Amino acid sequence: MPDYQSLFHDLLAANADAWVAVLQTQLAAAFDPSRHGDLPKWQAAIAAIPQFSHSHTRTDTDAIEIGCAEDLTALQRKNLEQHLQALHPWRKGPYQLFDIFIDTEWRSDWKWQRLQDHIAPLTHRRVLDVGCGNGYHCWRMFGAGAKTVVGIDPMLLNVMQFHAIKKLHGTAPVYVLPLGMEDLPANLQLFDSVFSMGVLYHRRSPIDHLLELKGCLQPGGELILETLVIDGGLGEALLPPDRYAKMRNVWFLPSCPTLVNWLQRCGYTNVRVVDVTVTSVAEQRSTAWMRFNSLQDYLDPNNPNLTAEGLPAPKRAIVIANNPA
Ligand SMILES: Nc1ncnc2c1ncn2[C@@H]1O[C@H](C[S@+](CC[C@H]([NH3+])C(=O)[O-])CC(=O)[O-])[C@@H](O)[C@H]1O
Repeated sequence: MPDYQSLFHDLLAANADAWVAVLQTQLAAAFDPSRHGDLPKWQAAIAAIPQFSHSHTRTDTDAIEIGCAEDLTALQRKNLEQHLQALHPWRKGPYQLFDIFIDTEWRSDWKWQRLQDHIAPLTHRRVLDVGCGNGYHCWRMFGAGAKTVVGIDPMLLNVMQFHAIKKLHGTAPVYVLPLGMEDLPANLQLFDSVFSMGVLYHRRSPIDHLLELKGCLQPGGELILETLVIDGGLGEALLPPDRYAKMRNVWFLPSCPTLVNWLQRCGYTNVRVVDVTVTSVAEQRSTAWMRFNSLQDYLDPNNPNLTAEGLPAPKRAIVIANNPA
């Protein structure tokens, strides 16, 4: 199990003792080898990655950078690439690790570019990233000055990818926990900024998700929410009859006015939509590091404005709001 001691210290210093007690049990259960058949394989791949000394790290660049080509011998590079490929599929990134470029399924840097000028400066903030994937945006939050970043994601492979990157990076107050939103204690009131990106539509009860996020925020804290939306007016939302873009677990896609209303009804203030962008096949695509199907295969081959099921193709909004002070 990865070492979370410095996170526990931070949480204890913030008087989150009750959470630390629960977390220790949750982590032991999540990293139990019987929980996932591939866990021993992933653990072996990470254990085989040496802690190379490196020339530099940068987490404020489009690709998270660790080291440069000259830091590794040809054999070290070849072995590292093999260990990282053992953690396939890589969905969120990109990462530039020495001269290995992990060209991930998503250009997650594009999402960051869309939001970075709209959020409260992260300097000295304690930040939560709900549904953080392998932690790409957590590193960007750290690069933007956050004092502590906690990501949570229930998919263990994502957490293992994060730990591979962290092993290469070295100590940093950036943590990814194998938890879902529903595993966090209610009303933590611990974080200055909370991000929920690409998660709302996976939740059966979107209002409960918005309330749970609010409970994680300190008074006056900021929510950054990114989710799939549809065109339409106040009150409109799409509940797909079955799959959406071949995904099974998609529930509500609101229009922007509906989403703003949901947030206001949950008690958020200063709710504003800062970006609406159609997801392109340049932003989400198959690569050498994600060899399965991707967005192009989920759209109507004759009409890219529709999903394979004939529903509106993915369009995403970023909304920022505050927990009242
Ligand atoms: N209940 C849950 N609680 C927490 N996380 C969850 C839950 N259910 C699913 N997830 C996780 O939420 C993430 C959604 S991806 C967004 C990644 C990143 N945020 C991004 O914005 O690029 C979707 C997308 O690609 O848009 C996945 O990693 C799930 O495991």
